[in-house]
Amino acid sequence: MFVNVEHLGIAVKDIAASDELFSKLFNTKPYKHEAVESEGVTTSFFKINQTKIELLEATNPDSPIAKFIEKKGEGIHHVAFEVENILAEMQRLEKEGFMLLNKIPKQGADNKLVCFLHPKGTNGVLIELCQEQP
Ligand SMILES: CC[C@@H](C(=O)O)C(=O)SCCNC(=O)CCNC(=O)[C@H](O)C(C)(C)COP(=O)(O)OP(=O)(O)OC[C@H]1O[C@@H](n2cnc3c(N)ncnc32)[C@H](O)[C@@H]1OP(=O)(O)O
Ligand SMILES: [Co+2]
Repeated sequence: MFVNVEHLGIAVKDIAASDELFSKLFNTKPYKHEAVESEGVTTSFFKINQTKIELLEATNPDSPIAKFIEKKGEGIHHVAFEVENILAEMQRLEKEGFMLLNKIPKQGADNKLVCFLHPKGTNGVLIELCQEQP
C-alpha cells in the first residue's frame, strides 16, 4: 500500500550553495547530510512539518544526478513514496507492467530500502518507493 509522499528529490550542482538557498527559503537548516556511495550522491534533508525535501549533488560523473543535470539542468529529479511493504509493491507493480530499475530493494538514505521505477513508464516522472528499515 502507498502511504504518503516520503520526499521530493531535487538535483543540484553545489549542495553547499543550495543548502544556503533552501535554508533561506524555508527559514530552517537541513536536519542531516548523508552520502550514498552506491548512487554516487551526497544529500541534504530539510523537513517542513511532514514534508521532506532531499537535495542531491553528484559525487562522480556517472551518477544519475550528474547525467540528469547534464541533460535537463537542476530541478525536481524524483518523487518518493513511502510504502508499507516494498517487496509486495514491487511485485504488484511489475505485474502491472511498470519497469523496475532494481529487482531487489537497495539501501537508500535516511535508513530506507528503496526501489526506482523508470520514468519512461510513468509519464516522465522518476518514482522512488521507500520503506523504513526496522
Ligand atoms: C540518496 C539515495 C536515494 C534516496 O534514498 O532517496 C535517492 O534518491 S538516489 C537518486 C539517484 N538515483 C537514481 O536516480 C537511481 C534511478 N535512476 C536511474 O536508474 C537512471 O537515472 C535512469 C532513470 C534509468 C536514467 O538513466 P540512463 O538511462 O542512464 O540515463 P539517460 O540520461 O540516458 O536517461 C534516459 C531517459 O530518461 C530520462 N531521465 C533520466 N532521469 C530522469 C529523471 N530523473 N526524471 C525524468 N526523466 C529522466 C532522460 O532524460 C532520458 O530521456 P530521453 O532523452 O527522452 O531518452
Ligand atoms: Co530520493
